Amino acid sequence: MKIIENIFQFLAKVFTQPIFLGGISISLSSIFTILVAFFAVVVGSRYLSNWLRDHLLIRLGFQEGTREAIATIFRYFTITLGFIIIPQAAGLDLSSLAFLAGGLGIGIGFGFQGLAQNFVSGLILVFEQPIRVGDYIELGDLEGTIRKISIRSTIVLTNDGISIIVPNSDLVNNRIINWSYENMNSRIHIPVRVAYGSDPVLVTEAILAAAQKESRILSFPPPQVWLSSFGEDSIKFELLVWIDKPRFRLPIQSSLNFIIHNEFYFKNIRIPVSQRDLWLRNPEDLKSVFESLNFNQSKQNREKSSRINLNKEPLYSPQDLSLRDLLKKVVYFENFSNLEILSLIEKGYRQTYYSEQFIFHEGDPGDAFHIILSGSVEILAEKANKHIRDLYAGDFFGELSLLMGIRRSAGVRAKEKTIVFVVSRNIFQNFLSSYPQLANQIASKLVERKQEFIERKKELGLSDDEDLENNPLVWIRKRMKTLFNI
Ligand SMILES: Nc1ncnc2c1ncn2[C@@H]1O[C@@H]2COP(=O)(O)O[C@H]2[C@H]1O
Repeated sequence: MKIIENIFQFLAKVFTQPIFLGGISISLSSIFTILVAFFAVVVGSRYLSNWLRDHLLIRLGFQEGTREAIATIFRYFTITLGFIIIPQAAGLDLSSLAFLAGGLGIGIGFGFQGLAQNFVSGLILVFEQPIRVGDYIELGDLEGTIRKISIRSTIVLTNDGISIIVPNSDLVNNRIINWSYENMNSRIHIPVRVAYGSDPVLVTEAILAAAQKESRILSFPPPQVWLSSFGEDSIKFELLVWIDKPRFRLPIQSSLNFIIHNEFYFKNIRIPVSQRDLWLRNPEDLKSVFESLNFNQSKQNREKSSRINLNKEPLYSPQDLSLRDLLKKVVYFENFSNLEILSLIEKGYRQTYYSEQFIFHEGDPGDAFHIILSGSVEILAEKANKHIRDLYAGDFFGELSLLMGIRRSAGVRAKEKTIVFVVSRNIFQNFLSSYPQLANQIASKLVERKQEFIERKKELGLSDDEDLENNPLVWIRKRMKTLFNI
């Protein structure tokens, strides 16, 4: 019993006995308490900052990047505070450690210069926020999404799913392209080259048709085509499209290139190969050489094979007519110049429907305006099971829901193979102000349909309005003004 008592007494003495360290006295038990307190502060601040980031700040409506930044600042702040307060609370007089800190400081200065630089850069990243968690960035040849910003380094997840750890100083000292700085929307340029002799309007149409087929590009702002320059052996175009997922920039570009290639194939637009003119100084001398090689014979063969190539039918049959030719058949656009047609083509796209296929149903939300380029459609009051009328090439439909802000007043079904030019809702306003002649035509067509509006006023959700009955043109103009400011 005595022995155990002695051991306890000895341990108590060892733990409470002050040790003198560089001018300060401290016991083992104090060191132990301080270490436990440090540990508790580190773990507690990590737990609290995670809770802040994943719960409280989400509830307060902060964005992912800001949440991450606030949580990081909170964590480092609480840890620093803990490291200052705990030793003092344990009765340690740190002023006597100043000389030690000075010495250490010099050591750190030399040994951890890079670390210190990254640490300061980390603070800059957290406070200034040139990049945030979730942003899509480009740094030299590194491209990816920011996953985590720590005080020393930042983790970037590449499109190949590889996490790259980038020292923070690289992100502060180098030029970064942040694709999602203010918003995710960005415009990408896709260069396209075609052979000299190609019709620029047809090329523009083909490129825009390709853009319409890629669902990941935004319909507004609409895609644009620039004729950027006349190159050595090609005319250079650029397709400009807006996307909202910069991460998919390259796959979208690749998909567009595929579709453009396909469109060119259908429309017999040639992508050029490099061409060189060869000047022979002594053609006469060479003639005999070529003759001896049976040049004429092989020339004939070549011409034959090139004829075959040129006349080769594409795998799929091309569309009957170009969009330009179809639009020029529409009364409002028949006197348009090539340039005007080009800007018209930029505002919409061609869509083909087959016999009996519904273009939309009564009650659908109104999302686009349609002009019939070829074929015919029937307008159906589906709920009343009534055939209203047939419309033909040059006619338009789908204006009512856009102008009135109501759902589709009737269903529209193709009666045969029908090609329509579609102008989406958000471009319709710009479309009407660009083509006042068409806007007038729409207004007068609406007047023709006046009786039907009055009859179906309730069904269409229109309020009682004297103008509608007495002066429909005034009413429609007013309506266009309120909805579209035209
Ligand atoms: N009486 C009608 N005559 C011709 N077209 C009509 C008539 N009623 C509705 N439409 C068209 O059918 C379309 C159905 O969709 P919207 O209501 O957008 O626009 C409508 C008009 O373009």
